[in-house]
Amino acid sequence: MPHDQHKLRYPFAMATQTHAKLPVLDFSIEELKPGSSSWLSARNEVCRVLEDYGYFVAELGNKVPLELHNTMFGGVRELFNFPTETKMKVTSDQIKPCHGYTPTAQYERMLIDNATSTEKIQKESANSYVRLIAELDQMVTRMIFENYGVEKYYGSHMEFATRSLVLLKYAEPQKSGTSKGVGIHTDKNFITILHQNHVKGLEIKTKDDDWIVFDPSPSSFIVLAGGALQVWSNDRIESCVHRVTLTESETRYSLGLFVFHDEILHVLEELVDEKYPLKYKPFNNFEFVKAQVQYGARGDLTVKAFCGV
Ligand SMILES: O=C(O)CCC(=O)C(=O)O
Ligand SMILES: [Fe+2]
Repeated sequence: MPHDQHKLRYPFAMATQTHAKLPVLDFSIEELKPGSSSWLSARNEVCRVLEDYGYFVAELGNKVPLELHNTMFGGVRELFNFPTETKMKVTSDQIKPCHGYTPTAQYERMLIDNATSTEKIQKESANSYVRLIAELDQMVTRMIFENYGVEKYYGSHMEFATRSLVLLKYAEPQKSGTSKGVGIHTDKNFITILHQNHVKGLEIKTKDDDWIVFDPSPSSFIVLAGGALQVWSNDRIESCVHRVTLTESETRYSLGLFVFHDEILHVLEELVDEKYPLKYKPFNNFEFVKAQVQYGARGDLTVKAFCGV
């Protein structure tokens, strides 16, 4: 790989008009190991873009073999082709609200605790796929902890990270009768990592109130900050506002990981100072999800409204 491709690309030089506005960080390099010089510059960049934008595109390059991408998206297509009664067997549990199969008029959604229960996706592919995204989550989270000088808490924090695989199918608007997919919201978890097929739809709200369309590619993942990360960082990083709008005449599939924090989060005293006085009471991630469900059609429940001091 030529040397210039080893650098973090920001903004992505080859990007299209819409994509040019999305910060793209290069996670494809093999030497991106804790302590290396590429790690240290990536670490700064990750936190800078998360603070400035609340999201970024992670380019994984050859770390996502096209075959793995195709197996996953092919498997997801087959999974959604099962009869509704079968899909309904993927159930939600009381502790982790919104998990299981939850179809709406606009889309079908499955949130699965354990990726191996997706019978139709080859088990091995699903495992290596989830491992790949989980590694990206670990890298990004470790970089965040190191950047704010609280790496001593990284290990114990990760013990309580729970990752759910999300699978989404949006029918083409001509069939469903609507171009509206998931409405405007922020994610309630710590970090979301999404990967999608070639059909556009994900729109990210910028701090200037513009909407940018994510232009997908098989090797690019989008990393979004959720409400739990906003609380953890005491507002240094704000959760990313996004929605899905369908404009293409094809079925859209989106996959990814929602990383939740399964323990009460307290803002670390190291992250409270004059510039960032304590902003949040202790936070329970799954209670926040439940509160959003109860809030329902009133819109997006913010962490400020849920547990702001
Ligand atoms: O379909 C997508 O890519 C995004 C879905 C989403 O934002 C969500 O499920 O929270
Ligand atoms: Fe979302």
